[in-house]
Amino acid sequence: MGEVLAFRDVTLGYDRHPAVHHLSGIVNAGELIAVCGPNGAGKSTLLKGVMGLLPPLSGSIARPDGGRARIAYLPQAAEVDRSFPICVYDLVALGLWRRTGLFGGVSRADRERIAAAIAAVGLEGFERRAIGTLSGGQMQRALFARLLLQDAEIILLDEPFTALDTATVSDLVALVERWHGEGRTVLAVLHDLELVRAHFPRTLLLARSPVDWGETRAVLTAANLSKARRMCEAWDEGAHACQPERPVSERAA
Ligand SMILES: Nc1ncnc2c1ncn2[C@@H]1O[C@H](COP(=O)(O)OP(=O)(O)OP(=O)(O)O)[C@@H](O)[C@H]1O
Repeated sequence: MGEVLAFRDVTLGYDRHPAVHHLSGIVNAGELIAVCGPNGAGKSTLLKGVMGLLPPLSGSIARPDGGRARIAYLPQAAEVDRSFPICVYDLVALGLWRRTGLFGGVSRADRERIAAAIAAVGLEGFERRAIGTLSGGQMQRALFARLLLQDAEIILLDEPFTALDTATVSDLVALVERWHGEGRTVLAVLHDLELVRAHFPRTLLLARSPVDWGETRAVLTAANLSKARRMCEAWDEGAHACQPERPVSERAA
């Protein structure tokens, strides 16, 4: 299994202000990685950088395959526009657009794939429901069905289990484990550390800069978690890219 992502001293941010600072590391094909850290640690920013939605301020995010790998991205629920007038079936079918094209026809085999994806997330009977009428958990199931059809090599999930009940979390975690078993690479932003310890072999702990990255049980230690909290609390929001970070307490008056 080779590298699918290489972070080389990458800094990502907004208006020259870094949100993720000096991250280096390799993601190998088939890894299942949790991205953890306090609020504002830069986790969503990192996924946007991997997706190519946010160009690095410095450094690079390389895909050794030259960027040909298919990447799927599930943003945070709050970023998904549910007022869009589309039903569950059509939302899930969008997962096929790379193959069919936006206006391409859907074959009988495609219809079977769509039905299988809807069944796999337990949404049979909801096909014609407008997505605006779904509960949060049903909507997340529909989005996972779309991911199933995307057939991506790298899957990025931003807080995929937030505000979901235990049964929904356990069904969706099973899908993530299925992707892992199929050799896909999954990076998921997660706050539930017990869930991470139970299901994610590797973890990147971020606090604007990386705190630690490796085997989950070695990364999610009390010492690392308190270091991450301290680093986020001390972060200077006004810092500019590639300036050394300074704790707020040391800033000149
Ligand atoms: N579009 C934006 N424009 C300017 N600043 C932004 C933007 N998006 C995020 N930020 C800032 O970047 C920093 C990192 O935010 P990010 O959303 O990546 O953190 P996070 O770790 O995902 O947080 P959370 O756990 O709260 O979702 C924060 O200070 C945030 O205010």
